[in-house]
Amino acid sequence: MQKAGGKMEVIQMKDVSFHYTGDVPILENVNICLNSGDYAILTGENGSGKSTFLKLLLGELEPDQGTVEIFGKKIGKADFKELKIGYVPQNSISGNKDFPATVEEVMMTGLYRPFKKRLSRKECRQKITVALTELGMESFLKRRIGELSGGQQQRVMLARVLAADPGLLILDEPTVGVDSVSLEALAKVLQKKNEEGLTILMVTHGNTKLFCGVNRHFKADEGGITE
Ligand SMILES: Nc1ncnc2c1ncn2[C@@H]1O[C@H](COP(=O)(O)OP(=O)(O)OP(=O)(O)O)[C@@H](O)[C@H]1O
Repeated sequence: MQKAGGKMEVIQMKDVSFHYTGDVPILENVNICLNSGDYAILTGENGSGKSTFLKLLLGELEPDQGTVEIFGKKIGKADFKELKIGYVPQNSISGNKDFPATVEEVMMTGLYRPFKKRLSRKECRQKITVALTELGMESFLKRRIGELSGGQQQRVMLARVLAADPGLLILDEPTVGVDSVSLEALAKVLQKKNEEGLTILMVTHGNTKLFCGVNRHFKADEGGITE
């Protein structure tokens, strides 16, 4: 939905409640609206419901009550690429040193469907090079992803979704296993992308002061998510 000032609602969560088993609600009556161009972070203690919130957002869990919409649409997993949602899960590769793919191959999988028109190999290579260079990972193109450090893998996984030019970027704990130099590089890339118009939602335990340009800060606590 278009708002005043050319802003659009990107994420709309209305009166969402959720519990796993038993009577204890994890989230109760959560109301959140993120607009285009927002750069939001979500912080909170372990077990406060941050991952559950993301799973509800991404359609992996169904709320007990309430509605979740992204770009005005209730989403299922299949809609991710159509809606240009870039999602970087937590530690998606780590623990599997033998994962049988190079950085280049992992990057290619990110470009598989997001564009209606199929990209040529040359266009794919260009997008991959630009995204890896932005994250300082261009020299790792031919390396096996499983042989990279946790922080390097995180940077590749971020480059992978950025190469597909998303309209919404969702990151789950991108700071885990990332050293302070890489963290600064990561923070700079996110700020630049946000300034170029990308809407970002990031769950983080990291030093939030590093992330310049953040305009929304949500906190998960005792069943609620407050701003
Ligand atoms: N599949 C599940 N079944 C039952 N309870 C669960 C399940 N997943 C999470 N929980 C519980 O829900 C609560 C919220 O968990 P969640 O993973 O959303 O927290 P979090 O804020 O992401 O934590 P962390 O910072 O440790 O990643 C916790 O009490 C957890 O034990």
